[in-house]
Amino acid sequence: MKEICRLENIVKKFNMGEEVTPLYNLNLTVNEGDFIIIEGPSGSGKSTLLYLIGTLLKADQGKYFFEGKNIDEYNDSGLSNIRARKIGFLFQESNLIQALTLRQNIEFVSKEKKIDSKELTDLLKKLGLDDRENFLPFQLSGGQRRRAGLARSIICKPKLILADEPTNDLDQKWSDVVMNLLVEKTKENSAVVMVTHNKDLIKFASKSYLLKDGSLKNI
Ligand SMILES: Nc1ncnc2c1ncn2[C@@H]1O[C@H](COP(=O)(O)OP(=O)(O)OP(=O)(O)O)[C@@H](O)[C@H]1O
Repeated sequence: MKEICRLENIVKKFNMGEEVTPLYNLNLTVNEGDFIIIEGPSGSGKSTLLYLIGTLLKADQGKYFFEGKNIDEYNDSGLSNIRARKIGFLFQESNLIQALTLRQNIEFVSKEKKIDSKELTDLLKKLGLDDRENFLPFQLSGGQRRRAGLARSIICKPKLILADEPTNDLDQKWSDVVMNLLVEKTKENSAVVMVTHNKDLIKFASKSYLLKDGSLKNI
């Protein structure tokens, strides 16, 4: 399977008075078709790792290759381009624009790529949002906002989907719908890297790791 991205011996430190090193000599390769789930306790560095893979943070040491090219070779606009065209972000805060309806939020984010209106309608139906598409974000429940965030992150068919606890706020039924939708994406040559502290979700993964002492251990 074709490689999408690769992290080699990544070290990431923060220094806010006291130094913390959430990632230390971390290695990870993500290939097309992978569904990678990374589990770890609170504060172990899971979100930091996703930010790094999403090129929103830079490592202090180590190398990061995206589609074979070292990301140090990209300037800021090159990195924004990768984020906009290749990566779907499904983070804790859905950050929907309050003045736009649910559907407009999704269309707005995808404005650079023409999205198929019927495909969006079908996706909203799958996610149980078809009767909410004209609602403003504040008129949606937490779980509906999270599902809207998912629709927005996958509608443009990103190569890589980064998901931070995508099933939070969801009951069992919607949690299964969301996980199965992510599995479906991996069958279309995309990959998913998801972080969670919910061990029950590991069954959906093709590869799973525990983030411990800064690096990934096979589960
Ligand atoms: N911008 C930052 N500045 C300083 N320290 C940070 C920053 N971001 C994260 N940290 C620290 O890095 C460590 C890892 O945080 P991170 O959010 O990656 O953990 P996590 O595993 O995602 O936790 P949770 O499951 O609670 O969301 C924590 O000790 C945190 O305080």
